[in-house]
Amino acid sequence: MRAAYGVETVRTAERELMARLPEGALMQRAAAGLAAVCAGLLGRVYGSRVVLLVGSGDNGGDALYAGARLARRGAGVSAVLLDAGRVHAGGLAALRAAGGRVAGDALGVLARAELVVDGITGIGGRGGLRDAAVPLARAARDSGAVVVAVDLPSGVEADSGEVRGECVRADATVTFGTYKPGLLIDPAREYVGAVRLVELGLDLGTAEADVEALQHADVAALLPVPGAESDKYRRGVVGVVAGSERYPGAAVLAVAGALRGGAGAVRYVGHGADAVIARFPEALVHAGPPSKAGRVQAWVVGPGLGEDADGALEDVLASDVPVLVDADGLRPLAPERVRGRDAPTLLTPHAGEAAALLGVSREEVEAGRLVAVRELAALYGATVLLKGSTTLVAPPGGAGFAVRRPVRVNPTGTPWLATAGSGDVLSGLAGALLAAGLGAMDAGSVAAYLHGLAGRLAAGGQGGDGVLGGAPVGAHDVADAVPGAWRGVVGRWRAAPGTPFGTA
Ligand SMILES: NC(=O)C1=CN([C@@H]2O[C@H](COP(=O)(O)OP(=O)(O)OC[C@H]3O[C@@H](n4cnc5c(N)ncnc54)[C@H](O)[C@@H]3O)[C@@H](O)[C@H]2O)[C@@H](O)CC1
Ligand SMILES: Nc1ncnc2c1ncn2[C@@H]1O[C@H](COP(=O)(O)OP(=O)(O)O)[C@@H](O)[C@H]1O
Ligand SMILES: [K+]
Repeated sequence: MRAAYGVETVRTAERELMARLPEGALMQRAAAGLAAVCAGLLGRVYGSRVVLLVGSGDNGGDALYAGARLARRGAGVSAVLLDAGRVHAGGLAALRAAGGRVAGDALGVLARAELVVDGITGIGGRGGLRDAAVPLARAARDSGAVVVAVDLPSGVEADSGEVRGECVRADATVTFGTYKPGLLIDPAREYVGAVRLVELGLDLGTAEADVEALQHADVAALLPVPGAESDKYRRGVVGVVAGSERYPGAAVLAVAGALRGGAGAVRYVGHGADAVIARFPEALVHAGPPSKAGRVQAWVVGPGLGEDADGALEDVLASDVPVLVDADGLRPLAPERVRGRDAPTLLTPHAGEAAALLGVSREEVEAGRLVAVRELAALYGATVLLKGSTTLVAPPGGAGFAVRRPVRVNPTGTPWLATAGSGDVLSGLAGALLAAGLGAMDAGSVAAYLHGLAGRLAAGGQGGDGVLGGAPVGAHDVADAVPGAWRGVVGRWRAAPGTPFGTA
């Protein structure tokens, strides 16, 4: 699990560590790590042209000490000081002693730079860049130089991933001690580039992370694997209430997600039965209502239901099993109805649906995704999965949930997933995991992880985010790629107990 901590937690841990170390030791650790990454990116340090953008705080200090290390290795290092009257004195002295200099013509040196170190603001920055810094950030971007952000790209909000104005766009970010939420969540994540963590030795042992991201090993440990005693009921039966005469395809895609997500059986209820059976003869179809369809271990309700979602929604919410509500099921959803349930509820809105539920604009949700998902989880007392780039999953909040548990951010995915119906596949997938017995947080975040990987696999290409060289996909391609994503996560073929070596 990759954990990210908010600014207050980081500052407390830094203070505790600094009290035990000689003065300045922590900044030297940070600067050494930063210089090493810069040297790696430059390839040849000797003779290279490096420009430091130096703000008035310790972030600028890191940049200056790292610049001094590069200057000692023969780089030509120029520092652009945002405020010559307020600069880290020790850092500036170290740079000068190593042969670095303060630039007179900021835009001139930036135009010739091979590498720019962004030390304008780190965790002390508030709001977008101030006016004086804006032309420098633009010049850095336009120079064609590699831009390395110190701790965070200056101008992003460390705690939330918001970008409230102009901001440095980095090719790489060297962050210190721990990840910060803003490095993992859009829109800020777009500005971060590749992230390298330099360990400082912070003790975050008892602190609660603000945000966490699953990794392959976490997902592999959570994926349900059938054993010798498994039967279709123990693996989990998912009920899917989706599709309508107008949108039968949503039914097919949600059922596809559920089957690929490992459901032992899928009970489908709705107007898309013919389409479902034509594509998936293994599905069990019922005319409804859902409560008469037979026992299920979890319900998925909403994709493509159209206008007449209310009756089926109420029927499903009255059940005593986990319920995932998506799409058209979200529209008529009253917070009290969800808060009154004993079994878990997982809501999966996209930004537009989340905005409608919160009574704000879509833009507001997209600009402040972390705040929005926490607010929804508090309003409904439910687990909420907010779709989009960097999908977030928040644990239930509000009254009765005193402990603030971390929000999960999905690290997989690709913008190629922004295609009609891919959310329906996600619903089915998460529903299957709920039916298999995963809690709502795990079901939502594991489903988002597999769905994102499946999107990348389906799109192909070489880019880490599946965009570079990838190609458009349809939602059914994403569903078909889920087994490949699953195998990729589990990593290796697991022999059934008692299987002789050499047989498969
Ligand atoms: N505290 C520690 O022990 C360590 C801190 N380190 C570095 O110190 C940084 C934090 O340093 P500070 O607390 O001094 O804060 P910063 O250096 O991040 O920023 C504070 C300064 O930036 C200015 N500023 C704030 N918002 C701005 C904006 N929107 N546009 C332009 N300027 C703005 C403020 O006037 C202030 O002078 C970390 O991000 C990290 O880089 C590292 O050296 C590791 C150790
Ligand atoms: N820019 C993006 N980057 C990554 N994933 C995205 C992006 N936009 C949308 N997605 C993903 O694509 C899926 C779209 O779901 P949704 O909006 O519900 O569409 P639909 O209702 O057509 O199925 C979600 O899983 C979402 O996280
Ligand atoms: K910075």
